[in-house]
Amino acid sequence: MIKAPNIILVGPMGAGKTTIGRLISQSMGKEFYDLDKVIEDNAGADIPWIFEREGEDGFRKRETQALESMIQSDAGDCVIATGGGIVMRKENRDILREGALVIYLYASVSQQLYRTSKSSHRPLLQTGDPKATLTKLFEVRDPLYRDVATLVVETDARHPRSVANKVLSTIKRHLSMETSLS
Ligand SMILES: Nc1ncnc2c1ncn2[C@@H]1O[C@H](COP(=O)(O)OP(=O)(O)OP(=O)(O)O)[C@@H](O)[C@H]1O
Ligand SMILES: O=C(O)C1=C[C@@H](O)[C@@H](O)[C@H](O)C1
Ligand SMILES: [Mg+2]
Repeated sequence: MIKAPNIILVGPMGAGKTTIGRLISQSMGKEFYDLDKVIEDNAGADIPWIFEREGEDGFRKRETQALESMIQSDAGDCVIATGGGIVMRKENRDILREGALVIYLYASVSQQLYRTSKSSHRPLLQTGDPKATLTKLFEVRDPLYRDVATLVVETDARHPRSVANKVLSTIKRHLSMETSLS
C-alpha cells in the first residue's frame, strides 16, 4: 500500500477523474469518493435536476459545500474525484492547494469530446456545439487546473488502466523525492 495524503483528481469533463480515481483507490487501499456523487446524494437529486432547478450557481454552491465537508470530515486518507468545474471558485482553489496531493488529468478537447459524447448527464454540454463549449471551458480552466495541481498526468493516448498505472508511479516518484528532501 502506498502511504500518501488525500489524493484529489482535477481536470475537464471526460478526463477520466471518476474512472481513474476508482482504479487508483483500489490499488492504494484507500476509500474513493466522487464529489459529483456526494453532491447528488446530499441533494437527493441528480446533477441535471440541480442545474434545471437551481442553475449553475446553485450547483456551484453545493459543490463548495461538498468539498469543504469532505476535507473537514475525517474521511482523510482517501481518493477524491472532483467535477470538471471545481476550479471555477477561488475558495475551492484555496481548499485544493491546502494539504492534498492534487493531480491534473490532462485530456485534449478532441478526447474530451469523444469520451463525453455517449452520455447526456453533463448539463453544460447539452448545447448545439459541445466542441465549442469544451474549447471555451478549456481555455479558462486549463491554467486553473495547473495552478492547483501538484502533478500533471497526460491521458490522451492511454487506456484507463495505463493512466491509473502512470498516476500511481507519478505519485510514488513524487513522494520518494519529498522524503529524500526532508
Ligand atoms: N484514458 C481513457 N481512455 C479512454 N476512455 C476513457 C479514459 N478515461 C476515461 N474514459 C471514458 O471516458 C468517459 C468519461 O470518463 P469519466 O466519467 O471518468 O470522466 P470524468 O473526468 O469523471 O468526467 P466529469 O468531470 O464529467 O465527471 C467514460 O466512459 C470512461 O470510461
Ligand atoms: O465541468 C463542469 O463544470 C461540470 C462537470 C461535471 O463533473 C459536473 O460537476 C457538472 O456537470 C459540471
Ligand atoms: Mg466524474
